[in-house]
Amino acid sequence: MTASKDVVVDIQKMSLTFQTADGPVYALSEVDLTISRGEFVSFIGPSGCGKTTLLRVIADLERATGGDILVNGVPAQQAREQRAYGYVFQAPALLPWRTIESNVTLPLEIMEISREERIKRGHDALKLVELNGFEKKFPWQLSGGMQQRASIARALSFDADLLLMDEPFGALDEIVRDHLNEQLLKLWARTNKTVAFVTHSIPEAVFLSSKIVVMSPRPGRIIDIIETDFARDRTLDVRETPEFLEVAHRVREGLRAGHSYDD
Ligand SMILES: Nc1ncnc2c1ncn2[C@@H]1O[C@H](COP(=O)(O)OP(=O)(O)OP(=O)(O)O)[C@@H](O)[C@H]1O
Repeated sequence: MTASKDVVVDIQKMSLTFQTADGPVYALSEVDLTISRGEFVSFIGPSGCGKTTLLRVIADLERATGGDILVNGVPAQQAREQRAYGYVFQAPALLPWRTIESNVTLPLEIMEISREERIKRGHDALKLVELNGFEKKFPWQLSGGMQQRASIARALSFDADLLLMDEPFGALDEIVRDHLNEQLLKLWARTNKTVAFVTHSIPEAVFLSSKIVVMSPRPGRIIDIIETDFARDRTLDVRETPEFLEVAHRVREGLRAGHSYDD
């Protein structure tokens, strides 16, 4: 494998089979993928095609049963130990007894960073998601969208270059989701982070991504990789353009080709 400094994630011939009481589950098969520095990569595909599993393998929360994976040029385990990524889950997973500020700075506390530095970094992270002023609130005092922004701030607090996001806006209504998509895009353009993002939504994938990875189930595999070329400072209006509709069409075709209606 080549360890270029511009390649953040390098996956070659990666497979993962879960052994279960009902027999093996072939979650991922022969996945080849590279993610370069500064890319925004979305993973889209039907339920069960292995999107979450793929993200978890990158995060070293799950071990591949075959193939190779490097993150920042080192094995995924080493990258995890070096805190190479921030991870955002489907649900905000904030601790209800902690204020927003102390939820966001929890990873820094675990890293034994001084209180003064924690407050500064927490403040910076909350500013990035436009939640400054809400430091002393508790999670229940915030809307679902704001809670998810706080969980993004937590993932940003220790300034990892790589952000892994597992369907972070799936549970939110469409208007809030649109707004957060725009905010996330601005944040990406401003910070130049590398993002790997799982979604079920075609418009969300096309709007956010510089690269869209279309997956199909049984076993989970990549069936198309689409590079897009929209301006970094695009707004939601881009969704009305022929270029956008063309990419969305290609994603839809890929999903249709890989989908079995017998399941
Ligand atoms: N720990 C596990 N043990 C056994 N099977 C698992 C485990 N985790 C996931 N699977 C199976 O692996 C396959 C891929 O699951 P995964 O959650 O990655 O899919 P997904 O594309 O993220 O689905 P969704 O969109 O519904 O979240 C599924 O068939 C799932 O049931």
